[in-house]
Amino acid sequence: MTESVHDYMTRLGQAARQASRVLARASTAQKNRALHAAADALDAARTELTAANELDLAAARASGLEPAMVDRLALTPKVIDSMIEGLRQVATLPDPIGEIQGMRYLPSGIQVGKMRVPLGVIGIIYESRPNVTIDAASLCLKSGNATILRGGSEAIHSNQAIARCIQQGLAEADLPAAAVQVVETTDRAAVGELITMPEYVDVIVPRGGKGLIERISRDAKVPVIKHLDGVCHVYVDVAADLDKAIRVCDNAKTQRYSPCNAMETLLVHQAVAARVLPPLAAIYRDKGVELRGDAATRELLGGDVLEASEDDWFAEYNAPILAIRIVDSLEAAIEHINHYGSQHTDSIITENFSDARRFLTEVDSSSVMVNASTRFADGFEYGLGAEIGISTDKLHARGPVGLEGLTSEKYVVFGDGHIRT
Ligand SMILES: NC(=O)C1=CN([C@@H]2O[C@H](COP(=O)(O)OP(=O)(O)OC[C@H]3O[C@@H](n4cnc5c(N)ncnc54)[C@H](OP(=O)(O)O)[C@@H]3O)[C@@H](O)[C@H]2O)C=CC1
Ligand SMILES: N[C@@H](CCC(=O)OP(=O)(O)O)C(=O)O
Repeated sequence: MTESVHDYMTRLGQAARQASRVLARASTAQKNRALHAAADALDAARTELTAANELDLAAARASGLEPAMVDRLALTPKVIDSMIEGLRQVATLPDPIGEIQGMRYLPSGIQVGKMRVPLGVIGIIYESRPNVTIDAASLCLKSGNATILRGGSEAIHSNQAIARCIQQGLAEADLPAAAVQVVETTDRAAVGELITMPEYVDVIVPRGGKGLIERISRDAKVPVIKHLDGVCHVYVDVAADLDKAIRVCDNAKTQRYSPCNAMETLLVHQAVAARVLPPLAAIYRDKGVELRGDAATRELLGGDVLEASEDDWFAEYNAPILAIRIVDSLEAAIEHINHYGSQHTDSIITENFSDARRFLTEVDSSSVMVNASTRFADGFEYGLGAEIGISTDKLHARGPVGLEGLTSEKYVVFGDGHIRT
């Protein structure tokens, strides 16, 4: 790159701002055409996508990236299929833009309602998982937003190959190329620029861990919707159905280890611990999950359970490791979650209505669940069609963010020469 990172990002920002105006007035049919054409382009570019991904995978393995992270990086035929399907699926979702709701006559004679509109330009910073490039691009496009995508540096070649397919889709629908731009440098200075251009960028969506969020919170001059880490809990209550507890706790930990909605800490009421923990531990041991527990858990489960430190209660492992704590009450479980958790997703297993209600009311997380696996915290599973990620912020959007979370509303007023008196 010959120009400075500052000049490069300014150029991207200016182009995105201009493209956002075209996208905001693009028809639903035009946006859907772009999505289907991008899906066709991905289908036709499988060899090129795999070759680009091989470059990323080889570099990742050579640098000693953890297997779970390499797994996330891989563009297998199945992942490519799901990206194609994802694009086509977003095309089938209702277009939220332009919908006017609540239109009513007021005593003055004017009509007032609210129209759904795009946010404008959205900057997204996310992990080295190339399929997120498609999720983010498709949702932003359908919601009429221009987007600047800064994926993880390990995925740079894959993301650029995907970007070329998106560009083909945009061109076929006669939409501007700058509607979706993938940052072509891995220099983190580009992130610094992206988050300090309020004249060109309306919102930043950071998906990542603590280091990223610390930087964004410190430096951003653009509004942020944080998609933070998931220190998710399942609490097995005194009134739990133990079959349900075992099913849910197994799924929440082992269905997939890396997602932010996987359980990291299991809390168990002391009255049921002796009945639920041994069969659960057998399942975890069988699947190779490392267990770390408090003293009571270690006494109950035996020697291979490592001693959990204070850091373990705060940990997001994204790996086959589970922290376990035995608590003496529902209050203690709620207190633990609110203290050590990350306000992402937490679940209680109970047949007691009052305990469930207290848990839902008092646990301060973006999703609170009863008798369900934390792995359900997902836009698709919640019926949003797809998701950009899971917001751990409280303002604008909380929990899985779909199309509507990428929009805003403005008042529309109809008069017929009305004047205020
Ligand atoms: N809530 C949600 O929806 C989701 C949350 N996550 C969370 O993401 C984390 C896992 O992903 P991981 O890849 O480790 O996340 P990281 O935070 O390490 O990286 C995510 C992105 O942020 C960039 N980044 C990280 N630190 C900085 C910094 N200081 N300055 C500028 N850019 C930075 C990375 O760039 P670079 O490549 O240069 O390192 C990458 O593009 C987990 O905590 C997981 O829970 C993941 C997915 C969804
Ligand atoms: N909501 C998504 C998880 C999103 C997520 O955490 O992604 P990642 O951490 O990159 O695996 C799902 O349930 O599959």
